[in-house]
Amino acid sequence: MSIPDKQSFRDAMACIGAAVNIITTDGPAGQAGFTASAVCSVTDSPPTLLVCLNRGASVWPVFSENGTLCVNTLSGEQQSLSTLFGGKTSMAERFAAARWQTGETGCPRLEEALASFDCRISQVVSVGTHDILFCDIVSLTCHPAPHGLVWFDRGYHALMRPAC
Ligand SMILES: NC(=O)C1=CN([C@@H]2O[C@H](COP(=O)(O)OP(=O)(O)OC[C@H]3O[C@@H](n4cnc5c(N)ncnc54)[C@H](O)[C@@H]3O)[C@@H](O)[C@H]2O)C=CC1
Ligand SMILES: Cc1cc2nc3c(=O)[nH]c(=O)nc-3n(C[C@H](O)[C@H](O)[C@H](O)COP(=O)(O)O)c2cc1C
Repeated sequence: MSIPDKQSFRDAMACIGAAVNIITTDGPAGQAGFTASAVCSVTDSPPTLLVCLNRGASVWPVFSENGTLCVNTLSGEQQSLSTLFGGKTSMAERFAAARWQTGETGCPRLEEALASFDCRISQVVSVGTHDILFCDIVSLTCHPAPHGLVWFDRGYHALMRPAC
């Protein structure tokens, strides 16, 4: 049996809806941020997330040296940030488009994100083109925005919170 090709894999992955996150960092190597859907909860004891980052991305050396990051999960109202942080724009332009606070680790925390997880990178595992960044959560915040945001079938979809 042959291994599925890259395009078939991507086509299958496009069928899986995922939250959209802006991953930020700041520190000795400077400030950077990128859009990521490859974010997953690992364990709640200790609270840990993973983020998959392509080693070919322009931001990779910055995250690698800083060793800290903040996962900011976008609300439906923040969709335009995803395109901006998805590449081909300067860091100054990306960060100028929103309001930020500084987390405990020094990473930018996006105001009014659905959730923000301020983290220290505890372990890095390289698989193929990507680094899996295991992240210890130092602090978190949540915001009751009315809509969530999902990347599904190569497009954005806003999700309404159920009425309480
Ligand atoms: N994990 C990643 O690195 C992801 C990268 N992207 C990038 O964003 C752009 C737009 O993506 P789509 O419109 O969804 O179309 P697409 O056809 O490039 O990707 C479809 C799906 O395949 C997966 N995927 C794409 N590139 C991947 C990669 N290099 N490694 C592992 N999984 C990957 C993702 O789940 C993505 O939603 C592309 O350049 C894509 O490479 C998007 C989602 C995840
Ligand atoms: C919806 C969406 C999800 C993405 N998810 C990831 C991801 O999980 N991991 C990743 O390395 N890149 C992901 N990317 C691509 C990065 O955002 C992009 O490569 C990054 O901004 C760096 O671009 P640059 O090298 O032009 O600066 C995603 C892009 C989009 C639009």
